[in-house]
Order: sequence, then structure tokens, then C-alpha cells
Amino acid sequence: MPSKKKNKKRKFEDTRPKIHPRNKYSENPPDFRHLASLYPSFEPFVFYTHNNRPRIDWTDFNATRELTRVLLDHDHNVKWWIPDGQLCPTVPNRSNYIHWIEDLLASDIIPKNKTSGDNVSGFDIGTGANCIYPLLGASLLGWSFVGSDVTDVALEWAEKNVNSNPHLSELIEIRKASSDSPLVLSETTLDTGRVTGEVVETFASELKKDDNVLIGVVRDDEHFDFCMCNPPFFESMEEAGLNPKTACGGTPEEMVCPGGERAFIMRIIDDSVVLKQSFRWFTSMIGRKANLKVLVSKLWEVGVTIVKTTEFVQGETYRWGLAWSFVPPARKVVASHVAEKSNISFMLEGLQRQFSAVHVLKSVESYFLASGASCKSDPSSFVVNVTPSKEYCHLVNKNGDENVDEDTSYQLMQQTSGSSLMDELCFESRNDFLFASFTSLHHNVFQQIPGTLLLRGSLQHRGSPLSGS
Ligand SMILES: C[S@@+](CC[C@H](N)C(=O)[O-])C[C@H]1O[C@@H](n2cnc3c(N)ncnc32)[C@H](O)[C@@H]1O
Repeated sequence: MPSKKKNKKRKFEDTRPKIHPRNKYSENPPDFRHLASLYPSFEPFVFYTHNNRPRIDWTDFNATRELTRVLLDHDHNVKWWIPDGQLCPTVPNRSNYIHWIEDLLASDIIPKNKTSGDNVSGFDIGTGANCIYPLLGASLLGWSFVGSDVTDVALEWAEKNVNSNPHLSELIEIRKASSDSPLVLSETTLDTGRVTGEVVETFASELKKDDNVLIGVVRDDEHFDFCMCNPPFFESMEEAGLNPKTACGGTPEEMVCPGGERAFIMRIIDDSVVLKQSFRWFTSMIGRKANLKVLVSKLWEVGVTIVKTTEFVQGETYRWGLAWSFVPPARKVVASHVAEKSNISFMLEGLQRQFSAVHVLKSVESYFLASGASCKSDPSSFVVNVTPSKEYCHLVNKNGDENVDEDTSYQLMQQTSGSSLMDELCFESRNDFLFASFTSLHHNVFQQIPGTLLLRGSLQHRGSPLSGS
């Protein structure tokens, strides 16, 4: 009989997100037997286990490439090929990143771009010879893309892959991002990016690497809904060759860059500060969880307004998605009749299992303590009483609004969050935690149902200028 510990572990593993629910393959994984019957070129790569289950040899590059080709053809109506040794994408896992971006764009965390209408435009940094993200984004969702790269082989084959699909080619532009495209920061970019002289100097000094990433590649008049990136993850090919279980190819130019993914994404972050007006969302894939924390800290340092993360699980491989924006979070106008209510409640949904009501309670308490409020919590009844500091009240009044708006709350949260659970919740739970600082001024009650917390704020009237807000 399995031990309790094992059971617990299995239970935990089962709850991990594996594949996005809208992913074509979430209910129906690729059927190798069926594909082999349809594609004679795929058939030789399929073998059958003693249970008559069809398999392919994941360590054979030709097999994985042929599988990608037939999946793109059969399920996406995309004609595709790459030369030997180039990085071969697995279609189901690349689709997860596309659907996560789709979720970000659909959410109302930051306001929609009024000028772009329904047309979604993305920028794929390092599209590779495989050009997978533009091809998937365009075929699945009709998005338009600029895909950038630096190597001749990537630019040539990405272009070929686009041209092999005339029904998508209008939507995809392939663009060179190497050092010979000059780094031009026009006056307009500097103005709209609200970059001070001092900041320009700081970032310019970090931009000494040969190749451009976003600056110098994105044009002054361009606006994108998002950028995405599957960066060169590794610092060396030795580090890259650590997974002998699969053969997905990948040349040193694709897999390696000085400083690995951390340096590459730091570079995207630097560029995003200057180009903050050109994108609603900046995103990147991350291969090592240890880098996530460092990058998230850097993001708060450079003044982003929001950070989101997610985890992508592909078999035994884990990847993380990081998204940030400089757009002020959508301002939720609280109607005056609501403002006068003394009870406000809202749900936090999709919380990771390790975050219980007690954690949230503690993090709310430490958040308000850090902002100078006095707090008294009673974990047994899931209650925390908060009396705001004079400074907090002053800040709210200074904003000239009877409600603490989300921008203010968010700035306060950034200043005070440090490495508290509030951070963890903001970054890891995929929840919009903006309201916590707003509603929990005096008295909070939490109720837990699996993965979801109900937060109820009861405001006490103590003659404070915040009463009833
Ligand atoms: C890991 S591969 C990703 C390829 C493809 N997007 C995928 O998901 O399979 C990283 C890509 O980034 C490209 N690259 C490296 N430096 C770059 C830069 N400064 N700008 C744009 N692309 C770059 C590499 O040539 C390579 O094609």
C-alpha cells in the first residue's frame, strides 16, 4: 500500500497545471497511430510497445521534427520545415505560452488599447528558424506578428516558413535584429518613454552588447499588444546538453548567450523601460526558477506597475512565464453607493495550494504594518483589524479621491512588499491582489474553499477620513 507521504505527493503533483485548457491537445493528445496512417513520412518513426501503444523515439531528432511537421499540418494547416540541427519546437507546449498571453490580453488587469480594436499584434523576440510562435499565434488566433532574429539561418528559414503559408504571410513580418540595425533613440521615443537624462545614461551603459533586442528593432511608430520570447537559456552548450531524454536540436546560436537567460531577459527589461509606451505587455519564458525571483525584483526596481507569472509543465520539463507592464492597472471606479457601504467582499481565485487563509491573513497584516498601520490579527477566527496610519490617510486624501485607487495601492504595495508572502501572492498566484490594500483597512474576514478565498472587509467608523470608503 502506498504510504501516506507518497499519496500526499501524488495529490500535489496532480494539481499542477499541465496543459492550458484551451490548448488543442488538452483533451486529445496527439494520436501517433492515426497520424502514421495519414502521413507515410511519419509512419517509419512510430513503433508499438508490447501493449500495442504507439510511441516515437524522443531522442531521434528526425522523429521529433517529423512529428512537429505533421502536427502543424494536420491540426493547424501550417506547412513547416527546419534544417537539420535547428531547434525543433514541440507544438503542444509552445501553444501553452500563446494561450497564456491570450489570457493576459483578455483580462482587465490593465486597460485595453482603445486604438487597436480587435487586431492583436505581437513581437516574437528570437523567432528562430522554426518561427513557431508567429505561426501558431496567426493560425490559432489570427494575431499579427513581427518575428525578430539575428542569425542568417533563422532569418532565412523563418521567412521560408512564412512564405510556405500564403494564408498567414500577410500577418507575419520577419525582421533582423542584429547590431548593424543602428540603435536609434529618437527624441519621440525618449519623450514618450518618459526617460530622464540620468536614466538614459544608466541604460545606455548596459546596452553595450552587440545585438539589439527591442531598442533599434521596434520602430518609433509601432505599438504592440505584447512581446514574447523563448530566450537562449544557457551560458554554454555543456549546460544546454543536460537533457539526454529528448532530441530537440538547437545550435549554440539558439541555445546560448553570454550570461544565459538571465542576462538576456535583463536586457529585455532594460529595453522595456525605454519602450514602455510601445507594448501593453512584455513577456518572456524562463527556464530556471532561480532566475524568476531575481528578474521579478529587477522589474519592481525599474518601476513596472504589474508582474504576472505562470508555470508551464511539459512532461518532466518545467518552464515559467513572466509578464510585466508599465500601463497603470485599470482603475475600478467605486460607485458612490458602494463607497458608502461598510462591507466589501471579493474573491481570490486559482490560488496555489500552499497559500491558505492564514498566509493571506499574515501577509495582509505585515503589509499594513510595513505601511505604518497598527494591526491586530486573530488567526483562529481569520480576522485582522487594521487601523491606518496618519500618513496612509494623508496619502489617500492627497490623491483627491474619497477612494484609495488601485494605482496608489499598488505603489504602496511595491514599496512595502519586500519578500513577503504578499510578493509571492502577487507574483505566483496569478491573482490580482490589488484590492487587498484597499479593502482591508479596518477589519478583514477570510473564508477558504479549495483554491479560492473570500475576503470580506468591514470598515469601522472611527471618524477617520477613510470611514465608509
Ligand atoms: C531558444 S531559441 C528560440 C527559437 C523559437 N522562438 C522557439 O521557441 O523555438 C532563441 C532564439 O533567439 C535568437 N536570438 C539570439 N539573440 C537575439 C537577439 N538579440 N535578438 C533576436 N533574437 C535573438 C537566436 O538566434 C535563436 O533563434
